[in-house]
Amino acid sequence: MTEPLLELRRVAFGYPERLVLRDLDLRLEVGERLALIGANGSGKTTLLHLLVGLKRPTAGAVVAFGDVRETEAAFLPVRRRVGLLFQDADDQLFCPTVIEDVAFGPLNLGLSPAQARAVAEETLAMLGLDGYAGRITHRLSGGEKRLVSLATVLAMHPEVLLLDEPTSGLDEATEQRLIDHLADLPQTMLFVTHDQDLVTRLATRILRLKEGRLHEIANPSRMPIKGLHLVGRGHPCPELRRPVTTAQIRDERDTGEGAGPRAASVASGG
Ligand SMILES: Nc1ncnc2c1ncn2[C@@H]1O[C@H](COP(=O)(O)OP(=O)(O)OP(=O)(O)O)[C@@H](O)[C@H]1O
Repeated sequence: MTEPLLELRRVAFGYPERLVLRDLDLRLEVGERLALIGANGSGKTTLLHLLVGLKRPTAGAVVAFGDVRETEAAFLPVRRRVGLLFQDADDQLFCPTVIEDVAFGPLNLGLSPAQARAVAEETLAMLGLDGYAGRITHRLSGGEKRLVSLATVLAMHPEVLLLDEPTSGLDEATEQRLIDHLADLPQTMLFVTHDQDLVTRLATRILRLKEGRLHEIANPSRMPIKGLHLVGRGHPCPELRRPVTTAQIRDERDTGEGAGPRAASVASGG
């Protein structure tokens, strides 16, 4: 087995009011696209923050690129190699204009202003955001902020992507384009999501965070997963696609059971 890029070893983490993660192990291997799912408040965002040192475990160890990391200084090189898309775009974007936000990372990596601008423009174009360079960041819509936030991460060309709900707030067409784009990226990634379509199309492995621990979800048939939203086109949902016959509806009405008003309106074309 190769050495994982990022690893949590028997990690525990608690806020003053509650223990969120307990005795948790995680290995993110090269080339994986790991989906992290779980109920609201189960600790997914907390786990991502531990991986880049924005929070420190109360027990256990965070290992990045082969080294145990404990101090702020030890995490600095990690943050150059690992891009984190925050759940809240307002945590990611802080410059007056889009181009300044997207060029900020490349500038920090030592590129000249002209080079950083070129990388930023290229990244915006890649995400279908041509013409956004001069836009005022805080006036963008929620979905636009999501995409610009992703541009700020991708412009740094990190080796690993940690994406906290990358498709939240996007319309269906934009969501599908984004998934297509993520599928083409070469980076190892760990993404937190409630989006079934994102998981189905992208994940090479699925972990559910529940009661502070990770549970591997085997999903060889790529069927809908409990707790995820069915959004987007092309999700595998045979139950919804199965035609409902008039006889079936009549039987169900007679017995008072069955598919309910929605199925009836589908069958009648209403
Ligand atoms: N700074 C904080 N202080 C106290 N409690 C916090 C803090 N941040 C998060 N929590 C709590 O820790 C728990 C885990 O939060 P976290 O944001 O990691 O969950 P999540 O799985 O990402 O949730 P969601 O799916 O809703 O985004 C929640 O109960 C949350 O209220």
